[in-house]
Amino acid sequence: MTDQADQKARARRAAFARRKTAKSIEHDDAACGHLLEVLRTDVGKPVAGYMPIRTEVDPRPAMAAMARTGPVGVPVIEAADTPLRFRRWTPDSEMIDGPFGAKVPVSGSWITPAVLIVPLLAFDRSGARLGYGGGFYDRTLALLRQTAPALAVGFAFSAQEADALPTEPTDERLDMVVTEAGVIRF
Ligand SMILES: Nc1nc2c(c(=O)[nH]1)N(C=O)[C@@H](CNc1ccc(C(=O)N[C@@H](CCC(=O)O)C(=O)O)cc1)CN2
Ligand SMILES: Nc1ncnc2c1ncn2[C@@H]1O[C@H](COP(=O)(O)OP(=O)(O)OP(=O)(O)O)[C@@H](O)[C@H]1O
Repeated sequence: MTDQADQKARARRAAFARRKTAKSIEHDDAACGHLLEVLRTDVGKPVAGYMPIRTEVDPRPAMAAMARTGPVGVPVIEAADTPLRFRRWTPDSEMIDGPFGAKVPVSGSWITPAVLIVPLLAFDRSGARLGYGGGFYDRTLALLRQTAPALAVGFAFSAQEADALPTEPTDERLDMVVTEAGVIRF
């Protein structure tokens, strides 16, 4: 393993533990409230949410609210080492288990998001993000940003903030992070 990868693995382990401690319904609710304040600016634009796994903060209440006024999608993995695609989602969508345990819609059209609610393990004050290590969001944001601006909104508990994270040239930066404590813009 390279030093960089080793540092990332270490930072991941620490972040998993902090996220588990921070997980609560109260924090989920407060974070969704702040998320909706941020998304109000982009009402009607296609938004990518996600189906929470493990101890991730749950964005579904905010996604359900957004789905009343515009298209909302969730990530679908088509293959390793490829960008994610986003399939249209509403609270009534029929879902099946996708790879890594996240639910995906059984059917539906594909959307190209202008705003992405991005799950993460850790973030820092420069907008760097650490995920599970698949590189999916990096590849996806890089592709989307080739043709149009894509607003990356990290969604997390405040305890997931880390000191300067190790980064690689392929890491795509977050534009902001929303937590139960409020909004951090970079
Ligand atoms: N809710 C949610 N959906 C998502 C993502 C996500 O981070 N959260 N993704 C974001 O990319 C994609 C799924 N990618 C994933 C990639 C790897 C693992 C994972 O758990 N990998 C290892 C653990 C890695 C580690 O411990 O360091 C495993 O299988 O145990 C999970 C999701 C698309 N959907
Ligand atoms: N745009 C890209 N093109 C090619 N490879 C990439 C790209 N972005 C990331 N990768 C590769 O993916 C690997 C994993 O990236 P990284 O550790 O940043 O994942 P992550 O952001 O934690 O995961 P995820 O986005 O799936 O939650 C990197 O080592 C990198 O080589």
